Amino acid sequence: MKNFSITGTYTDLYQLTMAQVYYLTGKNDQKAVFDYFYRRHPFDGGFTIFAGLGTLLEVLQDIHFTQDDIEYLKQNGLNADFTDSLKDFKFTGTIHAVKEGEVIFPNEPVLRLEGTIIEAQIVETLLLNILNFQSLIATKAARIRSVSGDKVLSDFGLRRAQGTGGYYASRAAFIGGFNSTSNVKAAMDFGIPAVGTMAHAFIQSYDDELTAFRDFAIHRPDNCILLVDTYDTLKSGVPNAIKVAREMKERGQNLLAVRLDSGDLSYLSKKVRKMLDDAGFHEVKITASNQLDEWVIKSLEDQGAPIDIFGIGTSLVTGAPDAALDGVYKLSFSGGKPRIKLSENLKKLTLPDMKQVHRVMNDDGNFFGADVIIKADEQAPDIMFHPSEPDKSLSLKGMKQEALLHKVLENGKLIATSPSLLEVATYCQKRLGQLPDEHKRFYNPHVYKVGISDTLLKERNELRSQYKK
Ligand SMILES: Nc1ncnc2c1ncn2[C@@H]1O[C@H](COP(=O)(O)OP(=O)(O)OP(=O)(O)O)[C@@H](O)[C@H]1O
Ligand SMILES: O=P(O)(O)OC[C@H]1O[C@H](OP(=O)(O)OP(=O)(O)O)[C@H](O)[C@@H]1O
Ligand SMILES: O=C(O)c1cccnc1
Repeated sequence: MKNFSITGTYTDLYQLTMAQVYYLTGKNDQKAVFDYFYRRHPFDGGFTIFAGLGTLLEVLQDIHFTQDDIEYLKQNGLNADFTDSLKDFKFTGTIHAVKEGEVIFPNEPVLRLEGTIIEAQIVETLLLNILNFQSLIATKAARIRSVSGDKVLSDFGLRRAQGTGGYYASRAAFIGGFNSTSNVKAAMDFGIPAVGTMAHAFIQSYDDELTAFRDFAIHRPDNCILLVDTYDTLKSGVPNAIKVAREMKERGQNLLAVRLDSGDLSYLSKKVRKMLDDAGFHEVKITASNQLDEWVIKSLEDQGAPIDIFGIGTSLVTGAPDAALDGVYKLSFSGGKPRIKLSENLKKLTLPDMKQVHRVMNDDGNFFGADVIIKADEQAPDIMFHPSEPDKSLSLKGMKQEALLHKVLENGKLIATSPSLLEVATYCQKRLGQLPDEHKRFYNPHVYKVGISDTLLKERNELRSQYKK
């Protein structure tokens, strides 16, 4: 088995068989435009976080077919002239996207890719794979952050992630508001603070808990966190941790925290806080883990549990209980013409042509609660229409509108340095702060309106009638 890396074969076969036909029928240079959007918020929530753009742009700048890829495709029946042409394959397209970390809503194009039909088709799968997954996890992370105030959130998920997806889950979790990760490779590659406590195995491997704590404290005096629930949290774990904290103090060191990993985390954290405070260790923090998610953390916060640091694994990195974000990539323009995909279901009718998205803003700088999809060359409209119930409209007269799609890649090249992951994460929290609370609640969040301009509505309806004939 070779070390896994993304090359041109990181795609679905049908992209290549379609590309082969474009190639053999002389459509090499035909231009196409695709939109990336999704249809439903994950977790029955009221918002989604756009994540993965930085990863996507890096991959697109490097995408190529190796000699092995080309041989494999040839041996599997693809045309030799076409596969040979892939030797020179590079992504040369142009991308407009919302900023990474942006708060986004269903059915609005949050990325527009312009390129040759061949390259646009070949990169579809990897684009969806990257954006859907990271956006799902960043959204989960943002939900967890939203109930955690300014408490420390650490990603502990790699061991439970769907394979190597855990690597990108850690990146996305940081975007959504996590502070750190136990995943060393992600920490190293993405510049996320790496953190860690200790496992039960470490304590079990000793004949007694106290010696295990002592050895750990001697060799890891900075950031020392002791796991206190292996035998008996209140009778053994915490008293031993306090002994070690005293010994550390004598050496001029500080125990950073204890970790609870089972039992009633509210009851135990209150007892532990009192024991630490009574011993004079007000600064020693309490970490908690064990199948945490936004619901459990919200409940622990409501119970007033004095937990300072939450370690979250499975539910974060798998996006539980939702397995995937339903993001799609739809053709909107090709061969010099706007294109449409019809559907019996008006909601699934695609929007043709090159588009832009405007966010309507309140004077106080917060989101008004509506985005309008317009044609790329259109001015800010005065009115928007419901895309599938066109008798519903909303006046936008005199309201501030902010264009969300910005050019990030031109002819395959970055047009500016990408923001750092910290800048993306900061942007995400800023935008969530501008989103009114009613869209952030977990139960029946208020629906954010996404409308279309009159011009776009007319173009879509004309095209629809044409194709229906
Ligand atoms: N006070 C609390 N309020 C709400 N949820 C809690 C509270 N304390 C713990 N939980 C959550 O309840 C679940 C407890 O799971 P479980 O019954 O497996 O407990 P456990 O302590 O891990 O059991 P075990 O002793 O088998 O390890 C976890 O998801 C945990 O995060
Ligand atoms: O949110 P979660 O999915 O619960 O992820 C974190 C869990 O992973 C570890 O358990 P594990 O039993 O794997 O190892 P341990 O022996 O260190 O507890 C850790 O102790 C947490 O309980
Ligand atoms: O550092 C920890 O405590 C840790 C890391 C990964 C999973 N569970 C716990």
